Amino acid sequence: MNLKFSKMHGLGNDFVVIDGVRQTVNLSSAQVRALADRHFGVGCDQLLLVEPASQPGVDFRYRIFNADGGEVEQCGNGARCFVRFVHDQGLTAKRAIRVETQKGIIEPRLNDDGEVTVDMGVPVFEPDQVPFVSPSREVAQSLQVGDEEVQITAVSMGNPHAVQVVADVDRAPVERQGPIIESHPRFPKRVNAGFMQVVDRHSIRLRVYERGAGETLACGTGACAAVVAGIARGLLDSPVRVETRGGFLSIAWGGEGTPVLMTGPAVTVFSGEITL
Ligand SMILES: N[C@H](CCC[C@H](N)C(=O)O)C(=O)O
Repeated sequence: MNLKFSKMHGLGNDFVVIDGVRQTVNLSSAQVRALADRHFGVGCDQLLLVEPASQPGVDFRYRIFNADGGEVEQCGNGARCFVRFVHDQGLTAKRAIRVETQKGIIEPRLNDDGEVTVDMGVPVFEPDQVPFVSPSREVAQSLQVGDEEVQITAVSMGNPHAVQVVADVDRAPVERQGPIIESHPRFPKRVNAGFMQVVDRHSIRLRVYERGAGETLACGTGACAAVVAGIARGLLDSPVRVETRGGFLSIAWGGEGTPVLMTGPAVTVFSGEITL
């Protein structure tokens, strides 16, 4: 199978983006892993597949696969690249589109300044919906991580996140705690582990050990999850500037029951063709 693709990134969180509208694409988990491999394949944190919409009132379907081959519910940095891809590839003339994901509909929009704003939907704290095994609905809960006990906020942006507050992200135990939290038994679908440093009420620094990909230079849904966790814990006020290792995102949230708006860049690095 010959596959045309674009290599893109959102703040260094990088993607192989494939047009599944004008080419027939059926990838196994093993083929996704091979494409994502940074030595034997193209290399990426996630693979994004563009498909025709499967329901009225929506422009496209958006499927997301982590580098480990697993299909997941949502990808924020990918959503910004998605709308730039379908626009630049001539798959739509719209600058604002409605996109169906595994867990709901998101609305990315190309702004005149070249950045992209995405309505990422309404965050969910209900433990059963994250999913997170928890007897309590407290916004901050204890989690045993190896021989350490940490306070986390569990929240879904369509995909699951466990966010903790640290004094200094540069010294956060991302490599040590990340893999343990990612596969913690209290997260039945595994989880993305966020480490957030509160700089002031309108800015944070963030690192994320991503489910199925390891630490990435930026995580869009992770930035959304960290901001809503910080606001819910009374530490932040909207809007919040999020500094990631790959650059800056702006996140706005009006509070419970309202959607999260994320704004940031989306870059095409090159296009290519691969034979699988
Ligand atoms: N690793 C995530 C998917 C990619 C999310 C991230 N790259 C983003 O920008 O939101 C998960 O398993 O839920």
